Amino acid sequence: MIYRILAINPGSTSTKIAVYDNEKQLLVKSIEHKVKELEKYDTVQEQFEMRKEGVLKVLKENDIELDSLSAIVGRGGLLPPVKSGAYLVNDEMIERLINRPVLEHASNLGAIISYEISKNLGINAYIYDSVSVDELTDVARLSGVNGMDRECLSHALNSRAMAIKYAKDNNKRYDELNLIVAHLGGGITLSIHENGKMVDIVSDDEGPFSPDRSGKVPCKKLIDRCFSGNYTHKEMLKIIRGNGGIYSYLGTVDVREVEKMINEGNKNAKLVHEAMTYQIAKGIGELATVVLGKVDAIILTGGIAYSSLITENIRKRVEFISDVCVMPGENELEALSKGILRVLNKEEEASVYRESILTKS
Ligand SMILES: Nc1ncnc2c1ncn2[C@@H]1O[C@H](COP(=O)(O)OP(=O)(O)O)[C@@H](O)[C@H]1O
Ligand SMILES: CCCC(=O)OP(=O)(O)O
Repeated sequence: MIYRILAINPGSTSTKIAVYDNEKQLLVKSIEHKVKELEKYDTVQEQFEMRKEGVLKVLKENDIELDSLSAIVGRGGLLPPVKSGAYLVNDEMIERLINRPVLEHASNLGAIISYEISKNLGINAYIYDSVSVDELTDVARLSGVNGMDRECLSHALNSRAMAIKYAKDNNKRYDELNLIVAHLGGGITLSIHENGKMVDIVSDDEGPFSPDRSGKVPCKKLIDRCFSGNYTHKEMLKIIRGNGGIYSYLGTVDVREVEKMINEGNKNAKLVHEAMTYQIAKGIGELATVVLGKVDAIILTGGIAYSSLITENIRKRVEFISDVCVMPGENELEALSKGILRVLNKEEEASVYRESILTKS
């Protein structure tokens, strides 16, 4: 049986799509959205029509008939805590993503666009390994302030896909390994996968800074700035997410550009670059304690993992913990599609999204 699956991954500056016949990729395309174009919209939600039309146009240009699709899968957005794996998109999920997402993020449109296209075709729309996959242990959930639990928002899709791939490539099962995955992209999150469960993470506001995010910052100074009267809520959010990290020091989010500056003798660029790898290594060290140091491998993935300067700087600080495996880039479209193929082949079951039964275990 051949299933044709459309995968949709909306990101901050692009909407990536791919079409697969089972595991065979028929089409992959990144629809770029210029900053000027996106500036026309006040909210991510307002970009829905434009991004949906973009997806439909690419399908038409590539002669992919809509009624040839078996299922559609979108990158799962900023929902309340959910389980790993597939969820069927339903009205309840859409209502949450439109009106009350945990955070404004382009990925919130993944489910919304998928659902809209699927409704007219009479097929199912899914999300897979949402950003809000939460398998934290009870002890990992406390923050240090009563009533302010930690949130588990991470690059779960790529991180789990890489961990599962690492296990397969090494003839092991995912659930028999302890793996630390560092997703190194525009945002950086780290996760520890203990016997097939992502039991703890270092999120993008708890650990290393990244090209556009601040990571952990001194709380007292942050509070002072929030209440200085000089910044709105939106501006403060932008300081930690969008204009933080490398951008705040060097005015770019492109690590290749930073490395060019270093090669041209820019000492500040060298310091910032080194500080980021230092913080990533510290985060990895922190997660190793979760499994009492019994780590089978440390996986470095995401766009930044293409930089050997970055990966070697991290390696020298963490290889005392375990082997370091570099798996650059991200495979999110493939991970989405393969997940749903397993659902269609009845190897996995899709959960139904109900706010009243959202999981914490
Ligand atoms: N060959 C490379 N060397 C160094 N950095 C790279 C390379 N390729 C991509 N990057 C960096 O990876 C980051 C984007 O990573 P990516 O995983 O594509 O992130 P996202 O999907 O979050 O935008 C950017 O900072 C980019 O400069
Ligand atoms: C950490 C939540 C997911 C996220 O922020 O994704 P991007 O880095 O792709 O924006």
